[in-house]
Amino acid sequence: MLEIDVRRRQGAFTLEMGFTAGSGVSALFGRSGSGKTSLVNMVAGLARPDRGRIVIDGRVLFDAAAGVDLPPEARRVGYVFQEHRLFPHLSVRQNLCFGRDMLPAAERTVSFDHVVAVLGIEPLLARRPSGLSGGEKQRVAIGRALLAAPRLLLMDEPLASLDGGRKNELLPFIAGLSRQFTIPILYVSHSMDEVLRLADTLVLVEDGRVAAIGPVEEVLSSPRHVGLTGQGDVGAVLAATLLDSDPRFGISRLGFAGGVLKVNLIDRPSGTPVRVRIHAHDIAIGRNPVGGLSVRNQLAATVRSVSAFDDTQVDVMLDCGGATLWSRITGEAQAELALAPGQQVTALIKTLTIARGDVADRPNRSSGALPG
Ligand SMILES: Nc1ncnc2c1ncn2[C@@H]1O[C@H](COP(=O)(O)OP(=O)(O)OP(=O)(O)O)[C@@H](O)[C@H]1O
Repeated sequence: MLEIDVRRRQGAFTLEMGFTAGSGVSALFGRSGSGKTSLVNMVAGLARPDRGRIVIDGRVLFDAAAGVDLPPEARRVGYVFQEHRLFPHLSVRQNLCFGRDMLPAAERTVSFDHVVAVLGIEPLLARRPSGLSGGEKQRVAIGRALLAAPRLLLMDEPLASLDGGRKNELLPFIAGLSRQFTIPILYVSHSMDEVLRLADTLVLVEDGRVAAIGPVEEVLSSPRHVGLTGQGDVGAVLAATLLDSDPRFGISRLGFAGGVLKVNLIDRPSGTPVRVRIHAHDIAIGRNPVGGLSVRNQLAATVRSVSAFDDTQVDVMLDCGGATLWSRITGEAQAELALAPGQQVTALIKTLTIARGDVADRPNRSSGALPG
């Protein structure tokens, strides 16, 4: 477990953050300049907090009051940067072994063959970094960090320099790392798509502070965080499981707390845990179920709250079997429906509005982060 409680002033910017991150992937998400890289640099030992403590699994890396400040190489923290930072004059094999060779033999606990197999880099071992693709270089950089047997892996936008195809190639590798090597990961990202696909816990960073922390579904479904996530509209993120698919109609059925949701076909096996994002402007509300309609999803729900988004639009929070949904309707619709908390309604969602990019594999781990 990573315990952070730090303060640092750099120029006009003050960072003050306290939180605890457990197993799995904790995503640090926030606007440019909000302090994400500064924080991971402090954990890595590359920047010094003015005060506070950083502790991993009970081992104190930094404690200003006690005068503890371990150098980076003694922290047992792996760091994967945006750029791979491989040594150009060394082969892939030599690069992989670089950090590992510095460890006492007893601490070389991560198997070379296992890392090479998981990352699929066996065919690259004899080559030099200059001949590798961007995605291959990043896989080698991740392998090098893992082989140094870190207690925590820091990843600062490791996919930022890659194009869409390479990102998709690497995401599944990263998604599996935390589980396969039982290492907690602190992952800095600008991309909500990455957060949905990788993170167990979301740490929203705003102006040097932790604005929210919790399971991804919870944090993203809260209207208070919409501006911070930069999504532009309210939306819910549901935890669901793929029930089955019907290729004839291009439809998959997802089971979630509120029932069954039909979405665009997902090319995954039945039983796959997924996350699905549903935008508020894609949900209509009926007072009653409606017959003779092309809309495939009609979900029984209870109105929890009704709040003005602006002068003309209204956000309605719905409870659907314990899952939260958001619907944005016009002020005119609200004037007619007069929705109020406690009211039973039907949420209508077109299957086609839930695009492939809105459904991501759900990391199948328990969330391990607690507010600090
Ligand atoms: N060495 C420094 N001296 C003074 N100010 C700094 C220094 N390093 C960073 N800053 C400032 O601290 C703030 C946080 O920077 P940081 O790089 O941590 O943000 P970030 O969230 O990682 O941004 P991005 O997503 O763009 O990488 C910014 O305002 C930045 O200008």
